[in-house]
Amino acid sequence: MELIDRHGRVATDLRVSLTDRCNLRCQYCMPAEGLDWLPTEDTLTDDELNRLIRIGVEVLGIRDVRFTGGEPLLRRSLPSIVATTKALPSRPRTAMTSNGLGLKHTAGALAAAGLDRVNISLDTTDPATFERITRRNRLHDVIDGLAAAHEAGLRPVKINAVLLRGINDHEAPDLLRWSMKHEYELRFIEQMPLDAQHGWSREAMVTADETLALLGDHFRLTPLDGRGSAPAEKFLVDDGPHTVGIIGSVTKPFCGDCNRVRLTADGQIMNCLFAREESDLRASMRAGASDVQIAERWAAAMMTKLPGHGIDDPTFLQSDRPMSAIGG
Ligand SMILES: Nc1nc2c(ncn2[C@@H]2O[C@H](COP(=O)(O)OP(=O)(O)OP(=O)(O)O)[C@@H](O)[C@H]2O)c(=O)[nH]1
Ligand SMILES: C[S@@+](CC[C@H](N)C(=O)[O-])C[C@H]1O[C@@H](n2cnc3c(N)ncnc32)[C@H](O)[C@@H]1O
Ligand code: SF4
Ligand code: SF4
Repeated sequence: MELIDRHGRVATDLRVSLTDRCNLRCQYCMPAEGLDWLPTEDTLTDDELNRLIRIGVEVLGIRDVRFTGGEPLLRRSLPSIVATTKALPSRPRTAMTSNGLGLKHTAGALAAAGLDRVNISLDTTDPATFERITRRNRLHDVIDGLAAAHEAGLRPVKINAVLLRGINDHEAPDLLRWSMKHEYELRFIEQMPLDAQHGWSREAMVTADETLALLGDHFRLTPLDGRGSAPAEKFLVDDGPHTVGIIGSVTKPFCGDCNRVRLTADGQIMNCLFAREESDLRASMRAGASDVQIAERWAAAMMTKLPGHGIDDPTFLQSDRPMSAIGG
């Protein structure tokens, strides 16, 4: 069985949300007061989560598993979940997308458990700008977490940065210089309409082209081939060896090559980041479904995957779930 959709795309990359909770409050993601977190009884247990990952990998052809959230480091059992995933016979590639808080203390254990690499979100190296964007004074923790990840061999260490007009867009060249100095691979991401407050606007979004122009005043950027199904378009900076990535989710969508599927912390399959329907594997599992029955339900959920995110359609409706509860 494979996770094929009506447009011929096959999902082999599973993004698993370990929790919807977070210890930051990035303005493009969550309101200052946080959100109503999922009730504990609705959240998958470790055994349930491990079972669904195993079905994805062993029955449905998943080859890459990315742990995300919310903030995945808030799930205490993360090293054991990573180890269970990596111990599957096909040894799927494992990665984590995290804000890096506390990674200083866990990077070694995660590498030992079989985590291959990490992507860390960091929009600025200025403490005041960091606090303005995330509403928390924790820049030093992220910087320590990045260094610990690099030291533990969770490489390449990638950085995800969202540029906000008038807040950190002018810092883009400095962030790139800082990332290259530390051997981190920086990618700039276009802001998407996924925030819980529904505050996104096209005018406020710093586009991929604008980001390229901002960087182009300071660096010589040469496009690199071989993007495949990866969201980031890569550019060689000056004469290399460093690169910078631009993830133009809105203005340069990569949906035609999409190989992703998402499992939320409460056991719902979302066939797209912008899906308006979910498929409830937790209910099937708790009702006693077999592995094959669960796999069939999961495969069926792929059939309604839309060809693209449709942000430009006049009928576009933002998902009821915010990014933090989907598994961004
Ligand atoms: N439109 C869209 N954007 C995505 C998707 N997955 C990730 N992104 C965007 O890309 C950003 C970076 O995602 P990551 O979690 O670092 O994953 P990635 O870029 O696929 O990871 P790599 O394999 O390391 O390149 C996210 O913050 C999202 O904004 C997706 O399926 N669709
Ligand atoms: C939702 S977070 C979850 C993992 C972790 N908490 C983190 O921040 O890396 C995953 C990624 O989504 C990005 N993100 C959040 N809201 C976004 C938005 N509205 N548009 C684009 N990217 C967004 C973050 O910058 C981060 O890189
Ligand atoms: S982007 Fe990540 S770190 Fe920031 S609030 Fe959302 S989940 Fe938390
Ligand atoms: S928006 Fe949906 S279809 Fe497009 S790349 Fe993301 S998950 Fe895939």
